[in-house]
Amino acid sequence: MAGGGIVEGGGTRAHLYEGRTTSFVVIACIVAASGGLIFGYDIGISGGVTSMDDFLVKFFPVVERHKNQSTKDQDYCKYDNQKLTAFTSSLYLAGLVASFGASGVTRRFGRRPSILFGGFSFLIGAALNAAAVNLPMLILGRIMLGVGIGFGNQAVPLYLSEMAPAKLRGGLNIMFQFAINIGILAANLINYGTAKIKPWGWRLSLGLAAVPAALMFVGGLFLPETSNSLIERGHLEKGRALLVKVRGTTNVDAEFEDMVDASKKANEVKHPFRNILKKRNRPQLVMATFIPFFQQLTGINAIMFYAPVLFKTIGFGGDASLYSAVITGAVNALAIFVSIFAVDRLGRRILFLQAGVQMFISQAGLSS
Ligand SMILES: OC[C@H]1O[C@](O)(CO)[C@@H](O)[C@@H]1O
Repeated sequence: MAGGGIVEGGGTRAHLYEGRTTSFVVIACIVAASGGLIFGYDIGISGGVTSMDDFLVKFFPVVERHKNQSTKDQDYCKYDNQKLTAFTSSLYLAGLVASFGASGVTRRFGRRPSILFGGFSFLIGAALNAAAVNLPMLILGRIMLGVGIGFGNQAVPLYLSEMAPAKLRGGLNIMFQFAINIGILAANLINYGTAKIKPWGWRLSLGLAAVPAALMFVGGLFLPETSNSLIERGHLEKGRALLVKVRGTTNVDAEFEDMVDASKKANEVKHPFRNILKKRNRPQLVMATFIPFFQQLTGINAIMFYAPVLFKTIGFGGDASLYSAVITGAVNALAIFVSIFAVDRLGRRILFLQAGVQMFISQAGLSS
């Protein structure tokens, strides 16, 4: 993970921090929102597109034949096709590989280059997908989107945390997840509409990813680097001057000193990966790796990726499967409102435990 010059909730002098919500903070939120939107959109769009016959006829005729010939009892596995799976999962694989490179770029060159590169890669991916005439073009587009996700997901939440005034940091950070969920829902709704535009509705679905991508890229052009990143890379004066601008006050001493301290501490760690494996850092290591790991391992993305296909496989019609996916997306988007309002009142732990119990019960219910 890039960065290290940030002290969550503010540093030791947090009570002395001053500043208002300047236009920089607002633009940072817009870019963060577009980064989340496009991630969510790319997660939510492929399942619906895959369930459209026009799309299957063009790129996966074998699947289309199999699907339309299959009788009710042969419904199961009618989408079983490695190339089709490659179309969906190439995005996540590319994202995984890109995130390794993205962390180095974000740390060494700053958050802004990663945001710009991510936005650019998203734009290329969306264009390739919308214009695809063959499978390689389609998969290359998904790979470019995945690279965008690798860079965007690395840099955008970090950028948002560093730009946000300490008091708004928690709330603004949730904005990113909020935008992801809205992106998923938007994709489900758009698929529901474009499925009726024959035979090129799928091109519209895939091409509309360019809207948040352009917002992220153009927004990124107007964004400054973060003070934390400048300080971390030794540009103390520039970092201070920027903090004055971003916070809209000249009284930034307390926050600046905290950033310098945090960055010194971060730079003193010579072998971060060796260090994180030491026994005293075990709780942090376990939390930082296992929480997201198990959150992903619940299989949430199998639902998000394949919801329309799953519903179709169990016998729903084309329309019904697409609007069932809209319901899944809407529940997912509504749930984030609950966390936004509850997170500061009830605390992180309660929500975390409640979510675990709820998921356990649902999964036990589903499998029985
Ligand atoms: O809201 C669900 C979505 O949120 C994420 O877990 C990211 O935090 C995605 O992997 C998933 O699709």
